Amino acid sequence: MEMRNITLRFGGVEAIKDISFDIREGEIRAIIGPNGAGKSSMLNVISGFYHPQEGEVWYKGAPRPSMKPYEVARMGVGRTFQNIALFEGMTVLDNVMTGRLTHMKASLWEQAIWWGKAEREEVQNREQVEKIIDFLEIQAIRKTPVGRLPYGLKKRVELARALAAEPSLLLLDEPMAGMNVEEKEDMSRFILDVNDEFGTTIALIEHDMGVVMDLSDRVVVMDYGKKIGDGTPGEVRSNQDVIEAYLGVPHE
Ligand SMILES: Nc1ncnc2c1ncn2[C@@H]1O[C@H](COP(=O)(O)OP(=O)(O)OP(=O)(O)O)[C@@H](O)[C@H]1O
Repeated sequence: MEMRNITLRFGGVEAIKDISFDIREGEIRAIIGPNGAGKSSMLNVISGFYHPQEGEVWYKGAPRPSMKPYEVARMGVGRTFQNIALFEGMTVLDNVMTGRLTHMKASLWEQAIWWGKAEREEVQNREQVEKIIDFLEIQAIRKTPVGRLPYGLKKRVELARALAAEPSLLLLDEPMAGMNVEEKEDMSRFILDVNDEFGTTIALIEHDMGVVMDLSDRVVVMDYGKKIGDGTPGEVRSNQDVIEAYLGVPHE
């Protein structure tokens, strides 16, 4: 995926100013920056929630036309949200099953009489969902209503639901926000494992610098809507603009 000269405005506010960067297949790419830098806006451009006034999003070698978020999802771009967006009254299993919706093709009629394609789809969906539940180690809570889970586990269920759609590019909006150290370590491990095991390309927004540097192959740094750094964690750490604008002091 490639962002080419993206500019996004909200009225008079320029949230993103002429930013270009790419996300390579198979990598973990982080977008970091201080509050209000434009990170969430950028994630929303990638996932089709916002449409930039200028610039193009290239996906799989071609410019992507203006699309609705569900169309972007069907093209294999999955996401999680900063504020957890799960169905609190439903079980973990049912929540993860909703992630399969983009894969359902049987007609309502076929589903209603549980016949042919509908039955085959349901079996396939179940298998995929069970695989992900095992992978993320949430078997023990599969029948628990999500509303009863602690925050860290809810975040993991949200990851499971996004993975259920089998995205080729997964966008994570602050996956570690609000977590304690142990939960952060768990989440980091799962993100690395997902990338490794399923080959999923991952782009994430994160505030916690330590986590990002350990996790990512490459990092984009934003500040006031501009891109001020782009490279490996090592390169970004030693970039003077980044040090001044974001880190404040050298990290070494
Ligand atoms: N829907 C919107 N309407 C108007 N202005 C917006 C909207 N979304 C974002 N902005 C503005 O765009 C700028 C960038 O915001 P954005 O949320 O993308 O930054 P961020 O880096 O994700 O910040 P944070 O880390 O606090 O989530 C801010 O000035 C914000 O007020």
